[in-house]
Amino acid sequence: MRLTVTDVSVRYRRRVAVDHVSWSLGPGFHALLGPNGAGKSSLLTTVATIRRPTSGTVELDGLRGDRIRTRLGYCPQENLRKSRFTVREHLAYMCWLHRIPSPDQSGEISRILDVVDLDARADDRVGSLSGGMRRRLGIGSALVGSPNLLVLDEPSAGLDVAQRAELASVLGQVSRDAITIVSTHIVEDIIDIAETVTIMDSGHFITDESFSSFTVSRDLDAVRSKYLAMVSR
Ligand SMILES: Nc1ncnc2c1ncn2[C@@H]1O[C@H](COP(=O)(O)OP(=O)(O)OP(=O)(O)O)[C@@H](O)[C@H]1O
Repeated sequence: MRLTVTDVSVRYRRRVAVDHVSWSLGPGFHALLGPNGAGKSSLLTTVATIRRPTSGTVELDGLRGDRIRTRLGYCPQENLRKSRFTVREHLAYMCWLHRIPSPDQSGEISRILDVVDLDARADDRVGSLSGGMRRRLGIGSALVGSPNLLVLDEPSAGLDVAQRAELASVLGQVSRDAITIVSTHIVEDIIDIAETVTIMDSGHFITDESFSSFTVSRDLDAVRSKYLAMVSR
């Protein structure tokens, strides 16, 4: 299983958000770190086939565009909209989108409710959940059908400290079997679990060969200062 991003650029009129980026990722937890406006969401929406790149290609095991979608789970940066669906109905809808056969749906819904710890709210309307709960439901929605490629854009936004730790544990497990890409600008959220850390700034990947040794050392202060030094160059 491999995601191959080749020479991708994303432009909005004259603004270049992603500038000739290439990436090759296998299963595991991959963090995309960068300050506001670095281009993370522009790149991730392109990987998630929501946006066509201005140039370049995105392939999952040689598949492109629509054919990637059947194997994709995506949690956008924007929180789930409030709706009159119950949590269970929302997940049933996601199962339907993923073409999970009816007899298997209730098992899949129970699994997701357990993973994102929303069992107790399963029959409540999405509109009645707190922002953090809706965020967890959005993450759970991305996990429906156990996708090969999981793209989560700032999933920890709006979660409290305990929920962020829980999210890290969930993503640590999920990423054993899926290419899991998580964007954030918070080093603490990813330092314990990331197998690769890619830093983005002004549309570019910032490469520094010594950075990998920092991630392996899990020395939070060292990684944080290195990150700040890199993006402020
Ligand atoms: N729809 C759009 N139209 C025009 N410019 C855009 C659009 N979306 C993003 N941009 C610009 O592209 C650049 C990258 O934005 P992007 O949202 O991809 O960054 P980001 O790293 O995800 O930022 P954040 O952490 O704040 O979400 C920014 O300069 C932004 O203003």
